[in-house]
Amino acid sequence: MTDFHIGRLTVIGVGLIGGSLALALRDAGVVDDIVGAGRSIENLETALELEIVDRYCLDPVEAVQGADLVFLSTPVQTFGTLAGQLLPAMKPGSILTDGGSVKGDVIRQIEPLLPPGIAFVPGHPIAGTENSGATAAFSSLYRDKRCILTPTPSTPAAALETVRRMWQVAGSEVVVMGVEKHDRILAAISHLPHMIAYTLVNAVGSYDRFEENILEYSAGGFRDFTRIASSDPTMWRDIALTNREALLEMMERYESFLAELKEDIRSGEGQKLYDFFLKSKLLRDAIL
Ligand SMILES: NC(=O)C1=CN([C@@H]2O[C@H](COP(=O)(O)OP(=O)(O)OC[C@H]3O[C@@H](n4cnc5c(N)ncnc54)[C@H](O)[C@@H]3O)[C@@H](O)[C@H]2O)C=CC1
Ligand SMILES: O=C(O)C(=O)Cc1ccc(O)cc1
Repeated sequence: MTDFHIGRLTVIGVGLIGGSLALALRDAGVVDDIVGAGRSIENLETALELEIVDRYCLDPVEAVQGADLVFLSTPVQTFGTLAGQLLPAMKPGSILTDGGSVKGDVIRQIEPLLPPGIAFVPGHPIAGTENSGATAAFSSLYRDKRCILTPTPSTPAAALETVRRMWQVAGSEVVVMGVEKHDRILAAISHLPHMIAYTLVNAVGSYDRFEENILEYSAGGFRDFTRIASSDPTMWRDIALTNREALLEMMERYESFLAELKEDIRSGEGQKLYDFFLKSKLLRDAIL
């Protein structure tokens, strides 16, 4: 049993992230009423059929009426426009929170728009898959995962506590950290790998020396490594552009490692190659 309870939850963007939160909270029995909003009627109809939401509205302003907590889970570049519409319609004392993959830019989009009496708690569940839309949502997505909250000086302590409890009820360990640290860590461990996966698939997929699609020959290694290249292009365009500075810095770091690797291969530095591969193996084995 938990003392945590939400009257009405509104989810803006009922896809993998918003839909999975709705399902997790519904399964935990801590929410009375879930309203969905978005721009695709087809997706919202699916969300209704899958009992992710109790009802939906196409108009986000209508969707937030009477909500105690509003969760934004659309691609991050839409947040400013949506918040500009939603915030004036939210009820006093309610909370806006989000699941966007970038935090600095999102805070810069939303905080200047906050009316008095509405709290904003920036958040990011470190959980996901390469699939999108309501059909991709599942209630256990957040179980035994982490969720990072990046409060700012204007985040009320009580609202931070409510959102912390919400993610705990969904099964996650909540970590609170500064915005800058969040964006740099995520650039390294999530945004860079996605850029590398997209680059690898395009580099190999456009190789046309032979008159056939050589990707058809790919086996486990290529497929494991590039699973995330099947992720939603709109979402990743928005992440790349809104975490640009930290991402470019990590891409440069990666380029310098790749350049050194090329040089060691070119000059036949077997011991250096071995040491490099071994160091990588030990680092990766240690996270499993
Ligand atoms: N996919 C993942 O693994 C993770 C994604 N995130 C973040 O969560 C957010 C949502 O991602 P997903 O759930 O994967 O995406 P999704 O594509 O599954 O769901 C997003 C939903 O938002 C709707 N939408 C798009 N633009 C809209 C607009 N302007 N107005 C209203 N609705 C709109 C779409 O119709 C869709 O149903 C993104 O900000 C992403 O950065 C965070 C952690 C993991
Ligand atoms: O599919 C995967 O393995 C992911 O990396 C999912 C993911 C995507 C974006 C995030 O901000 C957090 C997690």
